[in-house]
Amino acid sequence: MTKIIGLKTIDLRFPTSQSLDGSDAMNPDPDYSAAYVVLETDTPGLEGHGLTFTIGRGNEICVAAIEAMRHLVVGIDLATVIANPGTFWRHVTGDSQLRWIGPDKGAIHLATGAVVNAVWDLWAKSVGKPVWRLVADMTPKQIVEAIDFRYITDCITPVEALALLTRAQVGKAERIETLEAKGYPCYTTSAGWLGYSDDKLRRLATEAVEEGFTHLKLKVGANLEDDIRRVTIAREVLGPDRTLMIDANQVWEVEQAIDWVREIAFARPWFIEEPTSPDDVLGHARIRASLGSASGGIKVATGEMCQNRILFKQFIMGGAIDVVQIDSCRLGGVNEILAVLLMAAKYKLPVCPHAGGVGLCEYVQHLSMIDYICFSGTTSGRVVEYVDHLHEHFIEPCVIKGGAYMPPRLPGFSIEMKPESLRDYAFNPGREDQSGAKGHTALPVFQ
Ligand SMILES: C[C@H](O)[C@@H](O)[C@@H](O)[C@H](O)C(=O)O
Ligand SMILES: [Mg+2]
Repeated sequence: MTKIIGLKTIDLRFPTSQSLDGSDAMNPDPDYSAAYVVLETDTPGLEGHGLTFTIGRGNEICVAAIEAMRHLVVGIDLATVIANPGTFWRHVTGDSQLRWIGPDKGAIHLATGAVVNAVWDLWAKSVGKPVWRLVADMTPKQIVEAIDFRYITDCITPVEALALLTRAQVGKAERIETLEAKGYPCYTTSAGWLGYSDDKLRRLATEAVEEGFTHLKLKVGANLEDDIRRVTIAREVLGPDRTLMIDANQVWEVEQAIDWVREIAFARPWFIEEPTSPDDVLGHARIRASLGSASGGIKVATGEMCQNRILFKQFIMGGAIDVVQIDSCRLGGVNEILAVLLMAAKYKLPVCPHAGGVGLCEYVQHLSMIDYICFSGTTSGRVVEYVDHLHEHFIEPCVIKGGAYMPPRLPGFSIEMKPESLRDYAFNPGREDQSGAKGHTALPVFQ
């Protein structure tokens, strides 16, 4: 049986800031980057690939954190992981010295996302299935065994989880058929980056509607006048019946968020995403209450920077959010994501994953399909993010048809990049477009 015998890392950087792709009110010039990991095995031709996403400077810290986890995976038999996936996750997150620089947060947890997902990629490839299908074919008991319930048993216990997942089995075969035929609905953010001109916004939004998208997300939060103009354009292009979402990327104070969103409420956004600090559970609860989210008002969404299942537990049980936005590698990989899907299913909250970046679309399509097949049982009120950047670097790029992700076919997690991309975008500080030399330009607040 297969043994993991080596770990390789690559610091990958794509110069997306040159075209302001990915720009928002907090992040004006992201260079989409990935700390990439390859797990080598003693089975010829079999490797596990994974990555964690960053926006440039600091990617090297995630690479170093992955390297620091080497002793936790090299030497392990894949059969041991497959037999005890939850125990494996506790093992990789439980090294007490490494845990000190988390726990379950920061660069070490981003690294965990890359490594754990690489192991799932390896597992799925070893059985010849895409990850979504691997999990879809698991029994409820096997799914429960993949989850580390530490710190969430006051939300849901393994016994309750087993009952929930067993109930959710009803109609599973039909759901797989529906997915194969129609895919999983998605929305686009490609038109809505903050650095794009009004003309570009109008053109890309029009194209998105023509391609069949019914949901579009727009970046807001830097300047109110600009926002009023931009949401007006977006609403015009969308017409009265399509859905608009807005995303402030954490720039506001709590009261400011409430006031600002009220000023642009005329465009009828479905939700406001990341209105304030991603750690501020009470703040989100206050915004949610003030916007009347529970009674037909604007909903509150967050999660792309929600660092672990324990913080998600606060948001979910504390009535602080309406929409759960998991991120495939901000959380500690598939195992921890399953824990969040479970809590969201118990509280009947929709999960609408964060994607875009580099590789996040490729990852999250699997996760929403797993959610639909095994947890929530529905796609109603749920859309996965889609962003049209950098897919050409992947061996199996995601496929969108009529505003939906089509199920991946190849074995693995769809995250393996082409060898030439791994070669051409490896970080070289001497290369001008990758050097990040422009640096952080904002003035310190005390000036
Ligand atoms: C810097 C990034 O592009 C973010 O703007 C992006 O992840 C965003 O928050 C999103 O929701 O897609
Ligand atoms: Mg966002």
